[in-house]
Amino acid sequence: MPEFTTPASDAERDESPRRFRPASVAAVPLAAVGQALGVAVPAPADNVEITGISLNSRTVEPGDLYVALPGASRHGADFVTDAIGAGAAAVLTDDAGAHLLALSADTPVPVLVVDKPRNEVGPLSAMIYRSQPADRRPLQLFGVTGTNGKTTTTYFITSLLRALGRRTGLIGTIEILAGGEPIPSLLTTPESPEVHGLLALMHERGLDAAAMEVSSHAISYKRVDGLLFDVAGFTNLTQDHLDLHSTMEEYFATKAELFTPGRARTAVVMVDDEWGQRLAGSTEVPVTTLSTSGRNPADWTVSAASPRGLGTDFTLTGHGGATLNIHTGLPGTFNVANAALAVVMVLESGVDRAELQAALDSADPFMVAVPGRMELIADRPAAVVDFAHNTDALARALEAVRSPEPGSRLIVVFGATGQRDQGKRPHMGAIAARLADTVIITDDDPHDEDAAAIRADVLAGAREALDKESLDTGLLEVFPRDEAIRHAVALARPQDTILVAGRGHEVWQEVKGVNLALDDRVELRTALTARGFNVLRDDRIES
Ligand SMILES: CC(=O)N[C@H]1[C@@H](OP(=O)(O)OP(=O)(O)OC[C@H]2O[C@@H](n3ccc(=O)[nH]c3=O)[C@H](O)[C@@H]2O)O[C@H](CO)[C@@H](O)[C@@H]1O[C@H](C)C(=O)N[C@@H](C)C(=O)N[C@H](CCC(=O)O)C(=O)O
Ligand SMILES: Nc1ncnc2c1ncn2[C@@H]1O[C@H](COP(=O)(O)OP(=O)(O)OP(=O)(O)O)[C@@H](O)[C@H]1O
Repeated sequence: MPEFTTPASDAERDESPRRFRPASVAAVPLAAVGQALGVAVPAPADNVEITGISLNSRTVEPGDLYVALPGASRHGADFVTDAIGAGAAAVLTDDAGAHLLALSADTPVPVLVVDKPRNEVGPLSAMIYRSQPADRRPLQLFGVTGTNGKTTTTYFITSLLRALGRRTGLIGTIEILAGGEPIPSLLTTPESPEVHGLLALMHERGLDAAAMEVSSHAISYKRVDGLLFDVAGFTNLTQDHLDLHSTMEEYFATKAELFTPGRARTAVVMVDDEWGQRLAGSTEVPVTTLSTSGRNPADWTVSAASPRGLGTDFTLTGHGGATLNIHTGLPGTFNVANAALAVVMVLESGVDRAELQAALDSADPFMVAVPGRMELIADRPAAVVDFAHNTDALARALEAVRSPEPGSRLIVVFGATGQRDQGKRPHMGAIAARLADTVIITDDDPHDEDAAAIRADVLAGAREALDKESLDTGLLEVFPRDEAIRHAVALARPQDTILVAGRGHEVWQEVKGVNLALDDRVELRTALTARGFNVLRDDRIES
């Protein structure tokens, strides 16, 4: 199995926009593009041949349609000259873009103008890369959305489908697996030209399934338009991303968009929370429900959960008393939910239950290690790196790692991200103070915000949750992050547990526009080894 690679220096981060597409693309006449957009393309421009689509001038290749979108800082029309220099055959933009182009010298390629070009990018990408269901058959598409659990569930789906002998790709926060070398991700859900290009590429390479994370940003920014998910899954909804969606209602409405006819053929919805129940009750897509708590009626229910190793054995009972016996190797009851969701999504895709049980028994597919998700670095002291970066995830991660050993203390190291949902910071502080014995507050990704001010927000929540006496013993503010991790290791006794939360698999910390190489797993390993503690080896899914 490949080992993790860690960047050697701060300068190595490659954030260049990516381009993915199949090796062979049949040209689409610009007239057909115009027809799809409802825009007339006068001769002779209607003969221009389009062989690709790009939102960024830096990824344009000859024959592309360059889509010049309005952005947060610039308008894509500012980059039309670059795009044409790189070979763009035509430009699609909005009125503002057309106005900007009219101010410059003549644009030597056809320019099509629509009100909202972002709304057109998905369907156009599907048309240009021929990634529509009929064209990509037999490749089945699985999409997972929800606040927490998307990455883990997509890894579980991938691992289960592979255990069933299916050639399966993956698109998500950590990496893209498209039948070649793993590609580190820049976004959880890439822009639609990349998504459609990837699906066509996977199809060309003979893959027959793909599991994909769908972020709420992606739905808002129309990145999943033009896709039809064979099975769409919903994990849960808790507070996060309220910088993008101003209320939970809005956040929910965005997620619910995925579960509409034309976007999903079937839905599998976890109904453990009220949002899942609402979704299941309102979607017009054929829906299968799933519950881990047994409190809410559901088509499939988890029962008989009992610990085995670090993970859990459990039974899934459904239609007419049908059962499946499942083992997940990752700790935490939430990973029972993720594994159950993966199983039901695969069942709903048409796999026979007996065949699925055989794959679960022989390959133990949920023993897969998901990078930075409940990743065990050492077992004595227990040292875990986890991506929990919102209140609910942090609470569940802390509960999952708490050791029953008498006298064992739980030490948590975490911070909050800058420029994201500021309201969650004090809640995260309070949860840590309530559930851990020693709370070390440090930096996450401050981005452009003042890191000390972010720590102060978290600290304020933690202080409020604690009584005055415990303040001196259990609550520390330590920065930078690598020092905070070393500090946790220095405090740990063999019977203790350290949870380093918030950044999981990430290997870069972004501070005021500068990328610093920082991998929690490496820092933790190094500090534990320096103290003479044993560390465990890395494991990860193969590409
Ligand atoms: C907030 C947000 O989502 N912004 C997206 C948006 O960027 P923007 O509006 O700032 O673009 P801009 O920099 O002003 O540029 C305007 C236009 O000019 C183009 N351009 C720009 C420069 C150039 O040299 N050439 C060029 O053509 C750009 O491609 C863009 O279309 O449009 C860009 C391209 O279309 C996206 O890449 C970009 O995502 C950025 C990178 C991003 O970080 N998004 C995050 C917040 C995100 O989507 N995260 C979710 C997960 C969230 C979570 O769960 O935590 C995700 O799915 O990853
Ligand atoms: N089903 C779940 N319910 C609640 N918390 C979960 C669940 N699954 C995972 N978590 C917690 O959330 C963290 C992130 O998990 P994961 O990466 O699978 O979710 P995600 O939805 O992909 O997150 P993101 O959108 O931030 O990338 C985990 O490290 C764990 O602490």
